[in-house]
Amino acid sequence: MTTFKNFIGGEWVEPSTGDYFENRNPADTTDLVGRFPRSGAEDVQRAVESAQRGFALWRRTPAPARGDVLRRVGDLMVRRKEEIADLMTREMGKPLNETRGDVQEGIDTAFYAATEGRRLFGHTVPSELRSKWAMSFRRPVGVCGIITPFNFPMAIPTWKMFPALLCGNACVFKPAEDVPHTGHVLVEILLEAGLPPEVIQLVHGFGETVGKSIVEHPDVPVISFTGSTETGRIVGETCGRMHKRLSLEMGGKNAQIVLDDADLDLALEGVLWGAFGTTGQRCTATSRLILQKGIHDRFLADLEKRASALRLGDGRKDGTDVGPLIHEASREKVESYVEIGQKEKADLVLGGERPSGKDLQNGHFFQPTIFAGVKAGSRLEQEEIFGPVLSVIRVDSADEAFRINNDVKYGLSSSLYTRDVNLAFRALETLDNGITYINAPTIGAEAHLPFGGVKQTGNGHREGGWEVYEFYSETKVGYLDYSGTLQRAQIDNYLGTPD
Ligand SMILES: NC(=O)C1=CN([C@@H]2O[C@H](COP(=O)(O)OP(=O)(O)OC[C@H]3O[C@@H](n4cnc5c(N)ncnc54)[C@H](OP(=O)(O)O)[C@@H]3O)[C@@H](O)[C@H]2O)C=CC1
Ligand SMILES: O=C(O)CCC(=O)C(=O)O
Repeated sequence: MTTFKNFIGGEWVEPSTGDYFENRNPADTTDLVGRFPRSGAEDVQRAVESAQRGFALWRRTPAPARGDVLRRVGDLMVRRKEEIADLMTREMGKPLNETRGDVQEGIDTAFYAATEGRRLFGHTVPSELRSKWAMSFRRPVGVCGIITPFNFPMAIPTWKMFPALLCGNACVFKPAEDVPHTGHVLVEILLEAGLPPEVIQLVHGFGETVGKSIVEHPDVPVISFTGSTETGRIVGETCGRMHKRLSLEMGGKNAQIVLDDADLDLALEGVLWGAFGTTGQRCTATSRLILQKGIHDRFLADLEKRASALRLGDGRKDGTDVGPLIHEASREKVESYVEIGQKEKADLVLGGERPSGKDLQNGHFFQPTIFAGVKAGSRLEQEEIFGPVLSVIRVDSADEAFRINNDVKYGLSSSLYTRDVNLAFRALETLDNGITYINAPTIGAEAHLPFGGVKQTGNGHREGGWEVYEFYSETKVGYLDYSGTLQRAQIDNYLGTPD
């Protein structure tokens, strides 16, 4: 069993508190992954001071050279992909094919960031005046606080840190306490790739202490947070009061809509993956399935059959389809929603219990669960559960489906299965989500397009794509006048006097 350290001030150090927490495998809690620092405010203070020094150096490193570091990061991740996937599954639970995908997302983000080092575009535009240049360009902002959730231990930190670093910022990184090992390896890789040590700080610990201290630190002008809407609201209040730049990526209640004309086999594959992949612990997970009346009964019967065949187990073992939930509190939350569903008189057609298998007793497993006859507006239909629970809603028409899709407080992802191209385009316009998939599940974002949602899913910023580079940089405008005169007259009269 290994005891891990923080990375602060350019070296691996013990926490000032002298305290550690245990990280255990959610598929088998007798398996101790390691002990990680339970850091305090003093560690954050040292990390921010060091990051400021790192920032002073890094901001002066040319952007293409910063991009080269990130390209090497991508190369190293390719080399260590299997190892990282394995350790991620051990600490987080999702099966190896999914953790490989998580690492791949980090690799894609690294290579995409590397190319941005040679773009990071500003604009050069014609000036209103003669002999004058007018342009905009991008500058870094400062020390960025990076606070991430447990469900994508590699992808989400890379979505945040790689663009932040490419833009010339320094980062103070606090991974979720449930997945500190993946965070540790990511920092190892950044250092091995040649990132100057003080540009990255890793402070392990709990949200209420380490996360809060980062958010409240006056010398951290940028916070990027992904997590629950409840925690995001707290973070947002502080950042608003302190006038910080903040990116929030929060909850979802995503729907897959299947219309009567859909390719049903395709839609079935989509919902199985969208609802039960990552044990439903994706912000983009399909937690509502909206079925049009003509195909409702047939589709539900097929879904029940397929979902009941999914194999729960240790994600590191061959043949496992669905891993455990991240911890006991998540399992209890899922159970509480099963109770809520029953009280709301929804029809429990599958699951709803802890599995009985002998080899599943040491993990936080829960059966894939399906409720049918769920009413629009009920708690089951409205609230984020973050577990393997799917609510099925029957509708008469596409318009009713669209209305129900939109009638929740979240707006991350949606999916429509239809063969009607006109309806597909109408859905793209009508559905109130940051991302809409046509004939594909609610999951599967790509690194070079903006990722994020509307309403209470976020605050208008996006991860990924070009948009994230705007978040991590300031636009500055430069004017250069070589006329040698103060061109006042031309301000009053654009035509000015002829040369
Ligand atoms: N829209 C999006 O892109 C995504 C959204 N999510 C959302 O994340 C949630 C699940 O992730 P989960 O990890 O449980 O989310 P949490 O909100 O519990 O935690 C997210 C991070 O915030 C930290 N934190 C907790 N309290 C505070 C605080 N007071 N101040 C600062 N930081 C704090 C946590 O620390 P600690 O280590 O103690 O947990 C963790 O690192 C779901 O709601 C899901 O929808 C997930 C992925 C993507
Ligand atoms: O499924 C995706 O597209 C990405 C999902 C994700 O990042 C998340 O759920 O946290």
